[in-house]
Amino acid sequence: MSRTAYVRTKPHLNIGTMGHVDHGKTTLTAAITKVLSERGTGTFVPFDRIDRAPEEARRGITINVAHVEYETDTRHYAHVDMPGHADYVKNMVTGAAQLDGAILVVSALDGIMPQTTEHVLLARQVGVDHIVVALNKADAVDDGEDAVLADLVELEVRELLTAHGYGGDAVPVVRVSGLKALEGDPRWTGAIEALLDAVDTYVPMPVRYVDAPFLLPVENVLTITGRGTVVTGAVERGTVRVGDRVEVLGADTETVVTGLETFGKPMESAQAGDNVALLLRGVPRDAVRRGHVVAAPGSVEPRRRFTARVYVLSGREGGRTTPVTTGYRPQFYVRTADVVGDVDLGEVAVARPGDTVTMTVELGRDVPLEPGLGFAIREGGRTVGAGTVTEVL
Ligand SMILES: Nc1nc2c(ncn2[C@@H]2O[C@H](COP(=O)(O)OP(=O)(O)OP(=O)(O)O)[C@@H](O)[C@H]2O)c(=O)[nH]1
Ligand SMILES: [Mg+2]
Repeated sequence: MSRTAYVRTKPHLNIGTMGHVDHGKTTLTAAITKVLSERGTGTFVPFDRIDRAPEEARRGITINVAHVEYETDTRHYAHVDMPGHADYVKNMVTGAAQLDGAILVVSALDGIMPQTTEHVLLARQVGVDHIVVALNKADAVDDGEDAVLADLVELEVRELLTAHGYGGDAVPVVRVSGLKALEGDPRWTGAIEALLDAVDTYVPMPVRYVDAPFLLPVENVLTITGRGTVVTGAVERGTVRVGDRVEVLGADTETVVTGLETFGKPMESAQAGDNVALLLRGVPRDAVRRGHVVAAPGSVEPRRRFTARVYVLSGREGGRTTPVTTGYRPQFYVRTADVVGDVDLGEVAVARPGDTVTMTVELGRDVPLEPGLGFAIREGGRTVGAGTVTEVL
């Protein structure tokens, strides 16, 4: 049975929901798909279908099912719903690295919570330049004194965004109720429309480097019985076609792309920004892992030593309460990879929480590095720093 091919009729962007646990990200994601399915430009994805594990995907070489796709009048979006729980910040780092914009979900009932702040910080670090705020659960703070609460939360969120360089006064803050919109309440489905309009207009179409050599950080690896190994992720730059030779950095192997899909639809070529699944010829499933990079052969050279500017999070931001010194050995999250690294602070020797410092890092293994690349530093399940590569050594 042949499946309908992907037709590129509108510009494609990657967005996602982030924010504190239980503030309503998944409910809102389901509500967006419901509103757009009623408009005829998307397929409704119910709440309990959004968090499914990739292994459950049965049809085609489908991509990570934490992503949903939909269209507005002007754009095609891939939307990733990021978990709020602190343990999942790792997924947030990999998800967010590919976002052109983000919807920060804040419960109007609870206001800013620790992961609200952490996600804003990480988004800034991994290069998410535009945030739209969904002030969710607005149905629960609809009248009297409660309405004042929503105003206060809105002020607080704008301040937080300004503090992290997002120009909080200009950021659209839309009061929504994912829950009521899912129930079909017209007032709140209208609020979802307003949120989508804000995303359409406030998040600009990013520059796509489609002419650069192809590069895709591997987010997930799946096996399709009888067809082979599939890797999924967002194309960081360049273009790839069925039949192209590619190199899998990390697996140290070269192969040919024998199939390409986006959201279950076959495509002849994929380009920077597309969320895709690549079928790789003759690569054993256990040879490829999340964190590996698929690239045009010879286009990138993996390295392990670099200098970086790093911001060490303060205790108040969920970071360390004690200083970092030379010899410190945390985990570095670079693109989708998670690698241990040795920190050398040179003459400065000590970095206190809240400081911005220059450091030299030696990673435990080679990864493709380049100046300007952002990364996060984590230790014992929490984010303790965020940085940018300044020079590859
Ligand atoms: N009153 C009200 N409750 C809501 C709304 N949106 C979500 N909830 C409730 O809030 C709870 C959490 O919703 P989720 O959508 O699972 O929240 P989440 O942010 O995805 O949570 P994690 O993925 O665990 O971080 C559920 O009980 C929802 O029914 C809303 O707009 N109004
Ligand atoms: Mg959720």
